[in-house]
Formats: sequence, C-alpha cells, structure tokens
Amino acid sequence: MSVDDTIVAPASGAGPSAVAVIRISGPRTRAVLEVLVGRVPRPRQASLRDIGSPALDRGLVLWFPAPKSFTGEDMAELQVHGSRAVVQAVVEAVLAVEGTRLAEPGAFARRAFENGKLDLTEVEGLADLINAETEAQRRQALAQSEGSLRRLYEGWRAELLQAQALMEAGLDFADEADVALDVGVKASAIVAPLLQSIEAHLADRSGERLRDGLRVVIAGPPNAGKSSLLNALAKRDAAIVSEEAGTTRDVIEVHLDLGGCPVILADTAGIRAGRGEVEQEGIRRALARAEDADLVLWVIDATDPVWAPPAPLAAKDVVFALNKSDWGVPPAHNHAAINPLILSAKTGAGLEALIDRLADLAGAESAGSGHISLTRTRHRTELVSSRDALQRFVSHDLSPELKAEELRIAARHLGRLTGLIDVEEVLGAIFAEFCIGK
Ligand SMILES: Nc1nc2c(c(=O)[nH]1)N(C=O)[C@@H](CNc1ccc(C(=O)N[C@@H](CCC(=O)O)C(=O)O)cc1)CN2
Ligand SMILES: Nc1nc2c(ncn2[C@@H]2O[C@H](COP(=O)(O)OP(=O)(O)OP(=O)(O)O)[C@@H](O)[C@H]2O)c(=O)[nH]1
Ligand SMILES: [Mg+2]
Repeated sequence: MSVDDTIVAPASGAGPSAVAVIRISGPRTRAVLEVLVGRVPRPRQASLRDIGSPALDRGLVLWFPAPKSFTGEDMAELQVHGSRAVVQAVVEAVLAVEGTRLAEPGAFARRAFENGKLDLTEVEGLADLINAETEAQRRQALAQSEGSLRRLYEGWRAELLQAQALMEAGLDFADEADVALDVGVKASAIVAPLLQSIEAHLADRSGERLRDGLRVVIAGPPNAGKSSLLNALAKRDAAIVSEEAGTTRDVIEVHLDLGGCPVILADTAGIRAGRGEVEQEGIRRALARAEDADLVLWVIDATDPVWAPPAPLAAKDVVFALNKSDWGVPPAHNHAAINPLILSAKTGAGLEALIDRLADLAGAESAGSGHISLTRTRHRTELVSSRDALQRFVSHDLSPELKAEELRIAARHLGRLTGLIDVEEVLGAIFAEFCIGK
C-alpha cells in the first residue's frame, strides 16, 4: 500500500438508496474532478454537476483540499443517485483516471490516523459509531470518536513523562543522595495518584459491557417458563413454549435494547438429568453457554421450585427469578436468602423490575453524563501492563535506574493505546473492522 495512490470507494451502504456517496482521497483527486466534472468546485461547497462525459449521472460534488479534509489529504465526494448501476459506473470512471485504485476496508480512516487527524482510540470509536445499535452505544461511541479516551490517556501519559523527567534528572545527580531522594519522592507523588486513577478505570467494566452487549443466559429446570420469559422480554414468539418439560433444545438468542442498553439474551434447555441424546446435548449447550455468560438468570418455577443452579454455575453472577407467581408464591423464608425477582411471564407482573435490573447491569449508568470507560480488550491489556509497571515502581525497593525503566515501560503502553508508538501489529486488525469506504 502506498499513500501516493489515490483511493476511491462508495462510502454508503450496498443496497439501492436515494443518494450514494463516493469518496476519493489522495494526490490525484483534483485530476479526477477535472476529468469527471470539469472545473473544480469551491472548497467545501456543494455544487450540482454532470458527472462524466457523456454524463453518467447528475449529482453534488464536494471538494476538500488538504489538509482540511477527513483524511488530511486532498479529498472529494460525489453524491449521486444511489443505484448499483450509477455507483458502479461512477466508480469505474474514477478508476479510469491514472493513479487511482479501489480503497480497501478502513483505508480512509487509516489515512486519517496516519495524517494525525484521529488517534487509534478515535478510530475505534468511529468503527463503534458505525456499528452502534442502541442509544447508549451511540453516545459512548460518539464521545470516544471525539477524543474522550484520547484525552484521558494523553493526560496520563503527560503526567508520566513528568515523573520520568524527574527520575532521569535524579540519575544525573546520583552522587548527591539528597537530590536523588528528593526527585524520587516528587516522582512518587505523581505516580501514586495516577496509579489509583488507572486502577479505578480498570475496575469499571461498563464501557466494554455497553459496547459488546450484556450476555445474559436464562437457565433453570425444565418447564419453569424460561422460553415464556424470553418471549415476554423480546415481545415476540422467538422460542417454542409448551406444557411438556424438555421443549427447548437449541440455544435461542435475541438482541434486546433495554433503555438504550444492549442485552444479548439466550434461552436454553431446562437442566435436569437428561432423557435421551438430543436433550442431553441441549443441556450440555445450556451449561456451556451459561458458564460463558456475564449473568445467569436462574428461573424458578413457583409451583415446583428448584432454588439453586447446579455446581458449575455457582461461581457466576446469578439473578434469581421466581416465575409463575400468578399461581401463588412460596413462603418468603424459603427464598429470603436469594432475594428473587417475583415474576409472571404469563401476566407480565415483575417484568419491569427485571428489565431495570438488566439495564443497570448492561451499563445504563455509564451511558450518559460524561462517564468515560474503556471499551475494548486492547485498552485493558495495555492499561494492565502500564499499571503493573507503576505498581513495581511504587512498591518494590528498586534502584533509581530500574524505577526510571518502569516509568518508561508504563509510558510506552499508554503510547500504544493512542497509537503514538509501536502499533504496526494492531493497525491491520483495527482497520479491517471497517466496511469499504470508511
Ligand atoms: N458527506 C459526508 N458526511 C459525513 C462524513 C463525510 O465524510 N462526508 N463524515 C465522515 O466521517 C462524518 C462527518 N465527519 C467529518 C469529519 C471531518 C471532516 C473534515 O473535513 N475535517 C477537516 C475540516 C474541518 C473543518 O472544515 O472545520 C479537518 O479536520 O481538517 C469531514 C467530515 C459524517 N458525515
Ligand atoms: N401460570 C403460568 N404459566 C406459565 C408461566 N410461564 C410459563 N408458563 C407455562 O409453563 C409451561 C412451560 O413454559 P415454557 O416457557 O415452555 O418453559 P421452559 O422453561 O422454557 O421449558 P423447557 O424449554 O422445557 O425447559 C407452559 O405451559 C407455559 O404456558 C407463568 O408465568 N404463569
Ligand atoms: Mg423452553
């Protein structure tokens, strides 16, 4: 890949639409416009032009000379009628101009990154914004695409560099013990609160939950009303319900938007000593899915209560739901310890409390109000490495040289977060997430 190339791609979706946007970026953009629309329009002003000669379509043309463009290069947009035939004809006409080629997925964002328009966390935020399905996901992704994480991590890195400068200065005066001691104390005064901030940031999983969706598995004995509950929450007949115990075999998954927060809810086979091969396989899948979940919703039949999930699920976060409460509820002393939500999938009683509980766990609290949370495993990995280095700095009895080295390691991991350093290996993975044209 060479950035001397001029790239072109449709930036809007694949299907027919009223209007489609074709993006062009790179040094030959001006030449492309001269060939396709004649005179180059005024920067950043839409002009209506025939596109191609003879005209392939009549559309709006936008010209963004470098560096004031999304990629930082010369860029143009052709906003044309959104049929497959128009888009294909116009893209081919662009490709007929010398020095142009089709953009690979994420190529525009990659150029924006390479030209310093976006850092890596902003690029990731942009990818999340394009994929956002709920209101809270949109808010989080927009904030990240506009630098919420970049500012946080750059601020931390700047503090670290200050501490590093102190330590390095101390090394220069290593023979004056009081100076060395003094800078060590001053550096620690920077590092200790920074370490606390990183710890608190790492302890908060709400951003990842919001980005990925809270994975909830409905589990319980057969016939407890698990599938009925899934259908009630999904507001459609997603799963088969019957009076027969052992109805559900496969895992059935629905995506819910609970108050703007995404929840991936799975219904599973009732867990009992299996009868027959198919049911046993269903139970095996139920347990595997439940073990993998963020949360298990253990559904208890009020008319035939099985109070506790089986041993493999004991370590999970479990919310208990006492279903069929329309038949009456067992005496409270039987279930005070597990504090179940009391529900009826049939009448809808108690569903709202369940939805509130799930929405809270799915990250509702992080969704608004400027709360900033990391959103990806990549962030967690770098932050853990940075924290570990800072912990060694504060807690071990290290020489000043080794302490300075720990600060360098911590700063390097923060630099990798924003893409300042050492990122070649992660770039491919991040940009490949995009569709063509972004
Ligand atoms: N038609 C169209 N709509 C779009 C985009 C686009 O590329 N084209 N976007 C694409 O993602 C988003 C808007 N984001 C954009 C971000 C930066 C620049 C840009 O030209 N930035 C320049 C100039 C800024 C200015 O004039 O104030 C810069 O940063 O230097 C354009 C769009 C959503 N809507
Ligand atoms: N009265 C009453 N009946 C319910 C309620 N929820 C479910 N049922 C009934 O209980 C029976 C079993 O419901 P399902 O939803 O199929 O139960 P399940 O837990 O998915 O069962 P398996 O898939 O076999 O494990 C059906 O006859 C439902 O109509 C409820 O809240 N109240
Ligand atoms: Mg079922």
